[in-house]
Amino acid sequence: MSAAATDATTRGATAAGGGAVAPGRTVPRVLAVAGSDPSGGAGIQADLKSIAAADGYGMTAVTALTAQNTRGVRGVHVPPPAFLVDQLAAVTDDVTIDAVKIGMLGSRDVVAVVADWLDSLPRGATRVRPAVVLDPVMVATSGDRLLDAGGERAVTDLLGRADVVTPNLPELAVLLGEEVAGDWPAALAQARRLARRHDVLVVAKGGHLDGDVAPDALVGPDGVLAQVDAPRVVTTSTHGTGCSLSSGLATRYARRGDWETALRETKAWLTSAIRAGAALAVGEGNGPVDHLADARRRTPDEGPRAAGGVARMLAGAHEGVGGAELVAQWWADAAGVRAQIDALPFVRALGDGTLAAEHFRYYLEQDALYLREYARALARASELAPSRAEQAFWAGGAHGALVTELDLHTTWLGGEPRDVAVSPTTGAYLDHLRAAGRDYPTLVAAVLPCYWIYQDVGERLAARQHDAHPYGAWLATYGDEAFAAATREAVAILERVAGAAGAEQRHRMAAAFARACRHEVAFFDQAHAWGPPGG
Ligand SMILES: Nc1ncnc2c1ncn2[C@@H]1O[C@H](COP(=O)(O)OP(=O)(O)O)[C@@H](O)[C@H]1O
Ligand SMILES: Cc1ncc(COP(=O)(O)OP(=O)(O)O)c(N)n1
Repeated sequence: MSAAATDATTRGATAAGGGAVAPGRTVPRVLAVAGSDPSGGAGIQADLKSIAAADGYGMTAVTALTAQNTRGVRGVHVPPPAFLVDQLAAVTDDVTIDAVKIGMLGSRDVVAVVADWLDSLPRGATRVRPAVVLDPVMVATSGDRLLDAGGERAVTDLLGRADVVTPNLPELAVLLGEEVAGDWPAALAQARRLARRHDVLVVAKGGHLDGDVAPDALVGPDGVLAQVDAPRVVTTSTHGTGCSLSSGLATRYARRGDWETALRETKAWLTSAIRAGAALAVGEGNGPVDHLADARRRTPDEGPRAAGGVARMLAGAHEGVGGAELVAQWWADAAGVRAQIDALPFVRALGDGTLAAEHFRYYLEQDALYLREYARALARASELAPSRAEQAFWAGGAHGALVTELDLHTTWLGGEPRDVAVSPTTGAYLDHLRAAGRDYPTLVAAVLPCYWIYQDVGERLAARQHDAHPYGAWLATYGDEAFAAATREAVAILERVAGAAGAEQRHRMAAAFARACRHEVAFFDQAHAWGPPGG
């Protein structure tokens, strides 16, 4: 068990004092101890991409080499365990490791090396012990064995050395010596039995079940701590989902210091990566997920050539498609972003009323800075608008931001906002809006997510309001029908403009819209990322 988890309640659903990363660091250093998949969808290749997608620094100690592709495993080679000892020592001697993900181990001897190494990791105050996520890989989806029979028994010895274990349903059954769970309640009951037996947190995964929902749950010895549902994606691109989940979880935990938050964020990201997997067109069997789909969407106009190529291809494919259909597609593409926002500690705490007053103040002060400039972006849209109706609409929006919205902030802040510095997050969002102001279609696409996502997230938050809620009056404003009507009108304008745009212009609009969506996530997260420590 890591030092971070030892401090926590119920064996570490939340670590005391924030993330496991050393103070002042924001990029967790994460080591994957796992096997290699040359086709890039699972194993250490998936781990490195997943860690990168979670904004971590990835490292690997290779336990085994496989010859596999999306259709199955052709061979497994386990190098001498002594060389794994050397790899682990080389990294440990030099680098402070914030989190470890353990995946395919291959043989009993390798399991023993990893057990000894975990036992040798620092305990105590001088160097923080890394968080340990164990994905007890036994059999690939293709049915091929990735751990020998002796290793299957030995891997149980690792359970007590991990903070979190992420077995799929067949692995859960093997670890307990029981039948594979046939439904979700049975899976949860088994996860709880495993958690109890080894005093460890278990992530129960519903990937192997049927139904519209793919549920996961964080389960402790006393039962379910949090359930995280996502729509089940109808796809064959699920190669490496278990590897990707566990390394993403380790990385996000290292940053957040809270397993539930880490699981919620990882699940939201993974669902979106699974959805995007088919478009990669890799292999003819079960293809990989697209770990970096969000990053690809985020940088299509300035990113690497390949990313631009994908975006241009998508924009080309949209030629002949109507504006409403195109905008519906952009909104569907933003589903992952919206789920990410719902999962943010700030949004969850605002919803349940536990948000620290200093985090709320930080958010309001940055939002006040943002609104002044957002009003300028809307005024610019008004200036560029081709019709009187659209000119009036954007001018009205600018007025609403400056008067209605800012008055509300002044009331909550107990006076005019203080003269605080623009945070990097707010600054980046405003830079994007200013850059988009060169032409009307791009600007309309860039300003839209602020309306739409705010209204969408707000709808769910408004439903949490009750009389005794400390932020009840604030939540009530999210239910404002006038704002909902303005959002509908803004979306209708976007649809009209997208409908009239050519392929290149559509590409720029899609990029501006997707980028603004990403800025929305960061904006809702910034009080926790940059703000004062919350209570
Ligand atoms: N078709 C799917 N749609 C959405 N999520 C899925 C799908 N298949 C798997 N997942 C998710 O991927 C992760 C890995 O799940 P699972 O397939 O159960 O494990 P493994 O890859 O280890 O066999 C879990 O978060 C699970 O909910
Ligand atoms: C080298 C290697 N490690 C692990 C796996 C298993 O990957 P996982 O994500 O658990 O699931 P599938 O890819 O089997 O769906 C692997 N195949 N290769």
